[in-house]
Amino acid sequence: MERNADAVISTSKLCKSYTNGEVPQHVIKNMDIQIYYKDFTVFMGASGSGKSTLLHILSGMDRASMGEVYFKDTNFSKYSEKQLAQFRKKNCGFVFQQVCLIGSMSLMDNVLVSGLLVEKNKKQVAERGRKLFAEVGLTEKEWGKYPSQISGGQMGRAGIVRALINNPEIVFADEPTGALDSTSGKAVLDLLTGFNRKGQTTIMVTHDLKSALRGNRILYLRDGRINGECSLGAYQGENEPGFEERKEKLLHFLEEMGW
Ligand SMILES: Nc1ncnc2c1ncn2[C@@H]1O[C@H](COP(=O)(O)OP(=O)(O)OP(=O)(O)O)[C@@H](O)[C@H]1O
Repeated sequence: MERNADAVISTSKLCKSYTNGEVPQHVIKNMDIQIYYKDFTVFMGASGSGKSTLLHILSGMDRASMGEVYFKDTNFSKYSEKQLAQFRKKNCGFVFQQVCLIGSMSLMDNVLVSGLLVEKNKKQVAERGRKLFAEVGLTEKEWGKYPSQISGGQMGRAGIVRALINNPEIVFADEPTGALDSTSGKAVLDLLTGFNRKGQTTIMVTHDLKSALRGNRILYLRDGRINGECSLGAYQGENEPGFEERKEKLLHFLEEMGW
């Protein structure tokens, strides 16, 4: 396959089917897509259109049924489970709707567990963890607490630290604000936007317009195919000039897509 040098991930004739009983369900159909370095790519689409399935395949959490998935020049679609796990640990950070921290460990220890999967030097991982906690606005007093002692918003922030601890090439976020109130959701989006501005390639699945507005490239899925694409440019903030036009453009695109 001819690879686009600007693409950090690319797929060729990607297919994913599930067999529920006798009948196979084709969830991703012959998809060729590129995800570009430093982009904030957003997948939107109706429920069941294949967004999460696609995210899982691009991040090596799930396997394609057919076709190829490349990370830079490496085709990882044929990796063994062990190789895939290694690939994920090293290159992918995950932000989920439910953060799912280990209840018997402090926030910092939760982050260390992820960090030490890749980097053996505990001092270095802890140092990076402290820096990231500071960047997401959690103090030492807060990151010393157990998950049951913190708010949902703080949990969301800790989830971002955990996603970034291994300095991943790509952050994958699946409905990251889905379990949060609007203030905490905005804080998580601000963090994702901030890290993306500093060069963090980000891919997010969302149903939410406010979240989607953070992306610079919106891909709309329908029935396992990319039905359309909208380019928005970099997000500047909702009080900045151009925000209303950005919103109008996205709404118009989504209307065309039948959202
Ligand atoms: N592990 C699985 N086994 C069988 N079918 C599955 C599995 N995972 C997903 N599906 C089916 O694949 C289709 C696409 O699911 P997927 O979760 O990717 O959609 P989605 O666009 O992310 O939906 P939503 O917005 O509701 O989360 C759905 O019909 C779903 O039921």
